[in-house]
Formats: sequence, C-alpha cells, structure tokens
Amino acid sequence: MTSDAAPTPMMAQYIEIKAANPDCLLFYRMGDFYELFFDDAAEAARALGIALTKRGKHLGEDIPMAGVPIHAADDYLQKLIALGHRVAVCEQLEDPAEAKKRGAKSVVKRDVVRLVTPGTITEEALLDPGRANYLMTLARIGSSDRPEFALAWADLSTGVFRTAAVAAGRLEAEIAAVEPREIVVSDGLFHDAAFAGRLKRFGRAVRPEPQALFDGSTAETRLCRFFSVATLEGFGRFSRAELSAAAALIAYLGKTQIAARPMLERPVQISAGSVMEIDPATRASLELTATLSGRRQGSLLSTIDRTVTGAGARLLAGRLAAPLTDRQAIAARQDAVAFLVEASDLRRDVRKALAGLPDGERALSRLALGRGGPRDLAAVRDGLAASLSLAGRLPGDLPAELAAARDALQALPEKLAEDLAAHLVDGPPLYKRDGGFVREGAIAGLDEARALGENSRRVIAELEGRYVAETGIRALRIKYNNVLGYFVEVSEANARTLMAGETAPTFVHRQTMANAMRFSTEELSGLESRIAGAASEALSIELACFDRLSAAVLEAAEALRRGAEALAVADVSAALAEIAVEAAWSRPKVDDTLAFSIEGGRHPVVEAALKAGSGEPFVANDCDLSPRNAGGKGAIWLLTGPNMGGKSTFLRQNAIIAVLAQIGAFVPAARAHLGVVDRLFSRVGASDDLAEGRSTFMVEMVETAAILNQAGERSLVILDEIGRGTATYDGLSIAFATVEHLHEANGCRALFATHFHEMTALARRLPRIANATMRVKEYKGEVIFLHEVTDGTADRSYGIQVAKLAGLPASVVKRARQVLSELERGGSQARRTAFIDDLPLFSVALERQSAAAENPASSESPHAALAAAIAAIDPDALSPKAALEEIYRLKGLLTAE
Ligand SMILES: Nc1ncnc2c1ncn2[C@@H]1O[C@H](COP(=O)(O)OP(=O)(O)OP(=O)(O)O)[C@@H](O)[C@H]1O
Repeated sequence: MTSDAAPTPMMAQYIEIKAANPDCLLFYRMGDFYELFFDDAAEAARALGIALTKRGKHLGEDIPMAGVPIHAADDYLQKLIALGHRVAVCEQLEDPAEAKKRGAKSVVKRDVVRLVTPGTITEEALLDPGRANYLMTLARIGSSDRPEFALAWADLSTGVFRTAAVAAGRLEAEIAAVEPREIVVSDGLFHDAAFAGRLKRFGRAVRPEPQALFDGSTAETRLCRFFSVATLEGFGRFSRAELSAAAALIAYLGKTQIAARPMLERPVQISAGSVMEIDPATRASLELTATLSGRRQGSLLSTIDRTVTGAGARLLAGRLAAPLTDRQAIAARQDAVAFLVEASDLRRDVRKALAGLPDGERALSRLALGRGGPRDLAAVRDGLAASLSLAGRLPGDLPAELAAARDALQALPEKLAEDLAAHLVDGPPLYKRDGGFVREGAIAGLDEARALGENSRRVIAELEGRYVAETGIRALRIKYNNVLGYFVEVSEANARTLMAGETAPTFVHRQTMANAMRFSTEELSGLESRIAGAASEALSIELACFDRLSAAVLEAAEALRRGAEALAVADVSAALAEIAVEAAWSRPKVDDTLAFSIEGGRHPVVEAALKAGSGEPFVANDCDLSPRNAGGKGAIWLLTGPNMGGKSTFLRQNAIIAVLAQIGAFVPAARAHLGVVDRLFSRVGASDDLAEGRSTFMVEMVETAAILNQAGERSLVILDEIGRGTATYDGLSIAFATVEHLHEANGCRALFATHFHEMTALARRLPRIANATMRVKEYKGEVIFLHEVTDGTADRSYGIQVAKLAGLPASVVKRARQVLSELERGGSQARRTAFIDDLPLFSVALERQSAAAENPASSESPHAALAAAIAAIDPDALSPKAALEEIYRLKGLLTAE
C-alpha cells in the first residue's frame, strides 16, 4: 500500500507539472482522456457539467478527478476559454510500452506542449469564423512623465501581425478598434496604480506577464531570430516601444506554443493618421460592430455583411474598424466595388465560386503549428482549386485591387493543387490518427495493405463458418474487442463442448461472461496479428503521406497566404457591390476638401429593421455641412424636433455614411460628396459607466470634454442632446457654450441635436450655423412623425404626445398638459411656482379616482365620454321632451367626470 505521505510516481509527476503551471487548468493526458485533478477537477466539473470522481489518495485525502475524452476536448476547451480559463495541455511524450521497458513502476514521460489562452487559439471549433482572434501586447517605455506606448497584435490563426506606436491619450481607442481577445502587459504596468484604471474596461482580457518579455535591449535581436533575418530594416522603421511590444508578442507565443513555431507574417506598421480615428464611445454609439447591448446582430457590420467566406467577413470587419484617410487608397477600393456593381454576372460567379469554401487561411496556420489534420489539407486543396479556376475566369482588364488579387491567384502552385487532389479523399476525417484520408489508387503500397486488412476480415468470416461446422455450435461467433482482440464466443451451455477439448482446433478459455464464454485459438491469434500488421502498415503509409503533403503546403505557404488574402479581397469587393445593388447605394465622391453633402441619405440598420418589421419605408434625408464659401470651414447644423422624430437616426446615419465612404464602400444615399474625415466623434444616446463610478451626466461631460479638446477642422462631430442630464438652465448653458466652442475653436463639421429651442437663435449670430428640424404633422390632437429633415426650427417638442403614446397614465398626461400650458404662458418665476403649488397632489389623486370610474374604452380623455355622447345626438330626430332628457343625461356625464 502506498503510504499517505508519498504520492505515487504518476501523482508526483502530475504535481510537478502542475506546479510549473499554477495559473492554468492542467489537462493531463492519460490514454484517451485528459484528466484534471484536485481543485482543477472541481473547477472543470463545475464549469463543464462533467462528473467529479476520485482516484487514489494524497496526504490521506481522496484525490478529486474529472476527465474529458480527447475526441471531445475541443468542445470542452471552448467552454473553458469562453469562461476566462487558461488551459495547459500536457501530453504523453512516449509510448506507454517504452515506459514499461524502464521498469514496471516507471511513469510515461509527459510534459506541457501548449498553453491554450483566448488570444492563441487556432482550432476551428474554438474560433468565430467571421472574426479575427487577436493577441495584443502593450509596451510602455521611457520615463513616467514622458512615457512612450506601442501596441503589437497578431492573429495566430491567420498569421496577421501589426504594430503601432500610440499616443498616450489614444491607447484605449486603439485597443478598442482592434478588439483583441487577450492583452498582455508587463507586471509593472499591470500593477501601476496610476495606469491600471485605463485597462479596466478590457476586464479579464488583460494578462500580466514578467517584464523580461518586454525587455527593450534584446527586442530587436529576438525579432531578427524569429524571422531569420539579420536586420529589421527591410520591415520598416519601428520605434523602441514598438520593438518591445512586438518582441513581447513573439516571446508570449513561445511561452504558450512551446515547441511549435507559428507562421506569422512580418510585422506591418500602422502609421498614425492613416486611418480615421474613432474613440471607443463613438464606436459603441454608432454600433459599428456590436450593438450597445453587446450583440453582433443588429450592428452595422451584421446588417451590411454580404461576404460568403470567413476570411471575407474578417476583412470586412477589419476595414469597418479602421476606415482609411487616404483618398487614393479609398478610391482604389471603390473602383473594385464599382466594377463588380456593373459586372453583375462576374459578381455572381465570384460569389458562387467562394461560397462554402473552407477557411484556407486558418487551415494553413494550423498546419504550420503542427496541429493540422486531413481536413486542413482538404481546405487548402479546395481553396486552391477554387482560386485557380477563379483566376482563369477573371477578365484581363480589371481595377488595380482586383488585378492584384487575380495575379496572386494566378501565382498559386498548380502542381500542389494536383498533388492534393490526387491523394486526399473528397471529405476526409478531422484527425489523421485513424487514417482513412488517402484516396484509393493513390499509393500502391497503401492499397495492398488495405486489401490485406479487408482480405483478413473475409478470412475471419470463413473461419467462423468452419468453426461452426466443426463444433456443430450454430450460435458460435467470432468477435473483437480492445482487451481480448479476436475471440470465439459461445453460450455457457455450448461452452462445455469446447472445454471438453475434443474439438480441433484447441479452444483456450479466456473469459467467462454472464451468459457467454470466450475462447481463443492459435489460428485466430495468427490472423489477428496479420490484420493488425496490415492496419498499422496502412496507417503509417497514410501518416507519411500526410507529412509529405503538409510539408509541400508549407513550402508554398507564402503564395497560399497571398492567394487566401486575394480571395478575401474578392469576397469583400463583391459583397459590397452586392449590398450596393440590393439596397440602392451609390458611389460617394471622396476628396480632400471639407465638403459634407449627402442627398437622400439613409440609416442602413434602421431601414433594414423597418423593412423587416412594419414594412414602412425609410424617409431619406439630405445633410449639407459643406463650407459656405471657398476655403471656408464646414458648417454646423442645429437640429431640433420632437422626441421620436428621428433625430438620433439622422445623426447616426451621417456618421455611418462617412465611415462607409472611407472604407471604400458605396453609401446608402442618392448622392454623397465627402471631404475625408480624420476623426469621428459621436455622442449619441445615454450611457453610464457605473463600474467606473460615473453617472450618465458625468460620462456625457467627459466625452464632450474629449471632443472639444480634440476635434479639428477635418473632424466630424455628432452630438445628441448635450446637457439634458442636468437642471434645464445648466444644461442649456453648457449646450450653448459647446456649440459656440465647436464653431469658434474647433471649426469642425458638426451635427447637434437639441431640445433647447432657445439655441436656434445662435444661427443668427454665428455664420456657419444653420437650423434644421424634423417635420411633424398634428392631426386631431395626435402627432404624426414625418421623419423629414427641413430647414428651420421646431416650435415644440411634443414630449407629452410621445409620453402618451408610450402609455403614461391619462391623469399624468393631463396634468403634464396643464403644467406645460401654464409654463408656456410665461410670467414671472414667482407666478409659475405659485401655479405649481396651486395644483396640489390631491388633484392627481382625484384624477386617478375619476379615471378608474370611467368606462375603460373612453378612459383616454376625461372629456371623451361627453364628447362621444354629444356627437351621437341627432338634433333633428329629437322631440322637445327627448332633448330635455338628453340635456339632463349630458349634465350627469359632466358631474361623473
Ligand atoms: N428617416 C426615417 N424614416 C422612417 N422612420 C424613421 C426615420 N428616422 C427614424 N425613424 C423611426 O423613428 C424611431 C425613432 O427615431 P429616433 O430614435 O432617431 O428619434 P429621436 O428624435 O432621436 O428620439 P428621442 O429624442 O426620443 O431620442 C426609429 O426607431 C425609427 O423607427
């Protein structure tokens, strides 16, 4: 018996490996299972809903254990990663038979081969096909009063690698734009009290690692070594902070991927100013890639995404997150979209060729990491075939972006395509370990081994027939299991005949079951080893074929990756052309002026929602913030109008049109002319940040401050109801001063929606301010929203009508009307206050009583019953007596009110 104090050799091994990976759940490989022990087991059992069992004892206590079968490990990993866990995968590094040779008690060699973290996953099952999976590092160097920051980010599943030097004030914005799954920072930064608050919004994605990863003095050498180059000069000129971030990223990959070397492209530097700056609040309020409630469904991206491949969806998401500022680059993308808008047959062809293609980019990365399977080879094969056939169909005269894509497709290795097609079966299995993925007829030796295997099976069937004949036991069967191998099974009653030893061949008893007995024979054992030999021969031929094909794929990796990128570009261009045709979008003119002129603009998401819902048409609206005179600055529109009139929609749609224009897409407008926007600020919709301890009003003021401090002449600013979250006069004053500042100091193009009608007076005083309003019609006391933007100002807010529509109790609506009309009548403050005091609370109580007494059908308005009764009277039909009775009845109704 094992003493309590000394763990078994296997447990000792487990404890040692676990100690080296304290912050991970340890998946400890035992045969066909990954086992978890102790606290890990309890945690995994809770998180995954799997059984918690026990195995042996440690220090006198039962050892809790939970296990997941390896074939289902991906599903379990996905759940654990989604819950924020990290998993260390510990494999058996030798055959258990090897270990046995060292002695009966020796333990199989095991070690961690990989740490699975949110930012380093590559498995198809763990990844979102339409979304990049970025790992990011954040480096800070320099003195604390003048720190320099940089970010590096990479998608291990596709090989994309980027760096950017970032101004301190823009860190959160740049991180939010990339939406990384994991952000690695140095311990020092993580625990820096002055800095930690800035990372809070990224929650559990932030991961501290030792400072050594970020060591600036060795960064360049480490990068050179990884990319096998003597100098980084050919890659670009990186800042010291960028080098530190990039080298830390490589180091973290080394730490998590251990021996496997990921295939990363050389780092591409994103220079400041090359993309439209959009801060996190703006990104959120415009719901570019996720709605305010965090869902993808209902975001701009999900509404406009017509891509048909995962790589296309990722490219579109990436473009939407980073609109360009260079008008030539924008025009190049527009040319590709415009071409495919016109060439509708080609567009259909491209989309058809791409639809349903597996994710070649990600398959390639898995193969490079040594984690690929036959399906990954098949993905490369199918991508290659589709690419080559597409390349053949693309016409000679193409816009530059598509021509470059065609060139990349044409450069793909045809021989590799043929090789893969000749060797792989059409739909191969996920894992190579079971074989069955090499096509029949591809390798002579494999066909032979397989035939031998199949042949042996036939021989077994014949043998069974012979044994039945020889023993006279009709129910005799030859069966197979993993423990005994092949065996003869007969019922207990029949077993006696075999045990008597009178039959030839000799049946050797192996096992007694409840109703059956099992035997082996010499012949059967011989056959079994032949079958096993044939199977292992076949498998080793298949595995060698896999290795050869993988190596051939990796040899062509660079061309394959360019080909995959080209397919993504073709997919995105065709998808943007598709939505342009489907939703009647037009090509915007984008230049370096300060123009902002949109005719018939629409909000794509609201329009789609209306179409899917009530079927009501979306009302298109114009917007013109262009300078009034040559060389002048852009204009500011003050937008007034009723609640629910469509102000927020109008504000957002103009910002969205600017974003779409600068990603090189067509836009939902009849016509648009935009001077490049370098920074977009949008403050639309209320939000609070209770986690940060900020009220709605505080958040609004912080964001407004950022806009007033940062917006320049080229910026576009969208502000909705600034100042509404405080006392009226404070709010009005802040709104006033904000607009004046935007006009005088920032000089930007801006849309400012407000309920403070007093502000419209500013248009008389400030030359670049114009008033616009949302039209409404009043009909029989009801307000009808026309959603039309026109010149001028709103005369009122119709807040009470909207409140009534929303179902506020009739008594409250009536009381609100009384207060409003009294307030609108003006007069001194003292008089107003007196009026409010004059209508004390008991009047509300009275209203409630009478409302309850009323017929529910007529409860909307207290006069409604009376009005209905009068309307029902036909004077000509009344006798004098009946008229008198009517008058009594009407008076009765009045007193009931
Ligand atoms: N141009 C339009 N055409 C058709 N329907 C529209 C249009 N604009 C807005 N709507 C509809 O009106 C609803 C309210 O719009 P929106 O939220 O923009 O109003 P708002 O004026 O900002 O209201 P509030 O001041 O209460 O925030 C939208 O959800 C949409 O259904």
